[in-house]
Amino acid sequence: MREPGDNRQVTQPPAVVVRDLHVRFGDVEAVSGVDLSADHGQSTALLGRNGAGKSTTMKVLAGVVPPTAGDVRVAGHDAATDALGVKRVVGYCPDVGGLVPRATPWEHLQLSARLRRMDDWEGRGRDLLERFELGDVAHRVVGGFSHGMSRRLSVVLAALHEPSVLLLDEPFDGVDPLGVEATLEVVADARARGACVLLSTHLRDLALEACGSAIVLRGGNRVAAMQAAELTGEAYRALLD
Ligand SMILES: Nc1ncnc2c1ncn2[C@@H]1O[C@H](COP(=O)(O)OP(=O)(O)OP(=O)(O)O)[C@@H](O)[C@H]1O
Repeated sequence: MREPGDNRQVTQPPAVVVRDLHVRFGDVEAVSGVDLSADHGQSTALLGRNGAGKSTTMKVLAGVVPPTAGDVRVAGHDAATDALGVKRVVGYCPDVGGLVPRATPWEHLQLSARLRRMDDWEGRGRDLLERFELGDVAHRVVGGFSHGMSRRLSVVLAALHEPSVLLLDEPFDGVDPLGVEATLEVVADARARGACVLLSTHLRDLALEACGSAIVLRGGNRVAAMQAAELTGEAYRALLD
């Protein structure tokens, strides 16, 4: 127990801990022994070539795909045995899909808020839609949205409930500069309120802008973990080959 006048800092356990994660789909080993650890108040970029295992790792962290083997804790919840607990604490923007074509952005927000039993969400919902320039189309079905508009809405939905772990899989893909700016703001806000952010992207420059640290995957393995600033173009290129 801490005594009055005891000024030692309380160190929080990492928000996300992954040890020796393996994920197999039939004959395909999508992830083969990934380790990672990410703290509250920090953002980490997940980089790697197509098929490196980024989205699969994100899906496990979101409680959407179970680990085949390994230990995965998300805000203390075990992804193998408590996928529902994991889903409650994360906000997840998947790489593709996740939207209902016949529903409007506002209906997506309503559904998300109802599933999470949120009361006082409408002001934040409206603000997020405005920040992502989706206010004017809040009541238009998303089936007619462009790819970038759908990506922006997916980020809004991931961020609505101010999750303690924010998982953004390719949030910049096909998004215009204003959408990129809004996404960077969401990442900065999440970090500032002590959330842990994991963001997968192919765009090294944006990874550097959004994240303090970076993890590079190749062939389902982690090949590097470093401060984002150390990930020069040359270093990144060398890690991809
Ligand atoms: N549902 C699935 N069934 C079979 N194989 C899968 C499935 N999901 C992923 N894979 C395979 O697992 C490997 C890793 O895929 P993953 O989507 O995690 O890579 P990624 O790094 O996100 O790639 P990208 O940058 O192209 O999105 C690939 O070989 C992929 O074909």
